[in-house]
Amino acid sequence: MLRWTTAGESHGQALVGVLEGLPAGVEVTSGVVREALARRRLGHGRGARMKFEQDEIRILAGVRHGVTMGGPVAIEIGNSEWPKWETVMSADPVAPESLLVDAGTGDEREVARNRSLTRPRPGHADLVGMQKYGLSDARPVLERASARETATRVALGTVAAQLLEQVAGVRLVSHVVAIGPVGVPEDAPAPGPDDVAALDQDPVRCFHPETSAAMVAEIDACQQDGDTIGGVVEVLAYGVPPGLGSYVSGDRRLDGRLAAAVMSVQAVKGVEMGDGFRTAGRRGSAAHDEIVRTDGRLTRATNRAGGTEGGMSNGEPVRVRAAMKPISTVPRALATIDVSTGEAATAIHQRSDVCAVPPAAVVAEAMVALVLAQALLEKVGGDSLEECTRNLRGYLDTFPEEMR
Ligand SMILES: Cc1cc2nc3c(=O)[nH]c(=O)nc-3n(C[C@H](O)[C@H](O)[C@H](O)COP(=O)(O)O)c2cc1C
Ligand SMILES: C=C(O[C@@H]1CC(C(=O)O)=C[C@@H](OP(=O)(O)O)[C@H]1O)C(=O)O
Repeated sequence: MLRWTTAGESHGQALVGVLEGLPAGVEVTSGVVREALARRRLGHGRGARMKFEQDEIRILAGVRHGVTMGGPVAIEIGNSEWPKWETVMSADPVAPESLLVDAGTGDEREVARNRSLTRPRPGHADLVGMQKYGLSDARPVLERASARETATRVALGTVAAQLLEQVAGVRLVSHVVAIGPVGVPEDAPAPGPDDVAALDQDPVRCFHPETSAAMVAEIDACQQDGDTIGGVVEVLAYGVPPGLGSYVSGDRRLDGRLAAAVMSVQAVKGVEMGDGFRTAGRRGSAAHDEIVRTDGRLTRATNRAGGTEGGMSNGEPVRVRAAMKPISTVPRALATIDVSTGEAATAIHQRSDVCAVPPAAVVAEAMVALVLAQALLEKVGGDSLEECTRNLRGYLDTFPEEMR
């Protein structure tokens, strides 16, 4: 089974991701991973950190001369800002005086970094994290709850996407369909796999130029008001073969697995497959995708279901949407309690993103890639890429002529 895990703190020395269960023979280079990470850093509305920090990537294990060897793949993303955090985030004990709020460096930012964080932000993990882990300082909570961790998800998702494309010709694309109240029109065309470069050029990863301009204006207005904003992203996977996932048990359903993976992205509060919630308002005759034969091939007249039926991929593009809430570090700080005194206070605010919806699209795409790769390997898995490709061909060849 394809499995993945990540480790690392937002301001720690490095993040690490491990992907286990890949066959040998998948082509992967650090260049491809670097490109995907650069895509995650894009987007109008991101905070100062994205401008000065770099993702320093190294493939540590599992790949030789650009090809997987069958063992776990480990990827490290170094923190270019580590020298500033070396004391605050040191793994080994440090001299107590080096952690004094003003350690004598005369640097204001140094003071802020060292201070205990006791004014938890509503909407972030701070308060419950302190309660749960028995902490009087929110630093350890926010370090791991932070979406900095999503860089590792994107790195691992890129490897999964390489497998999907090389075994089955699957190609993924992600875009933004709403920022706050500004949404693309219902009938706007969806981007295809060849539109990724155009999406990378757009300031909010939107495929509809007029809407994109309105989204940028909405983010600017929000920033001027000292506020933050969320939105909706969509991931499309083209070329997914039918039959990934299964209806036989709830935990094998592809739609459920996709939803859980995408919902696990920080700040995602809703996930829908295909037309999702809109389908609930339609009659059956206008809700389903009629089965037709076009150019001699069995296909669907529409794709309202978003590429799954009965918890299995049905051969149509997989389409998943995710709703992201507004960033909880609101500059116009929200009411909280200072847990060191019990007194009313305003929540921590140093710097943050105003809008992180465009990078969230890229992260959601990575999660979809990981789940689809896992389901593909369940169906046609083998120890080499060639074996997987052969298994996929063998499976598709079993379809009787009438069902192709
Ligand atoms: C790409 C991305 C960037 C984010 N940037 C910030 C940020 O700058 N400030 C912030 O407070 N939350 C940010 N978040 C959201 C928090 O990580 C998230 O709200 C927090 O971990 C609590 O989890 P929950 O919202 O799922 O309950 C970001 C999320 C994503 C996906
Ligand atoms: C670092 C990233 O996102 C961070 C996610 C994040 C949060 O609370 O989730 C808070 C911000 O970090 P900081 O509080 O240090 O400014 C974002 O910059 C990243 O995406 O690479």
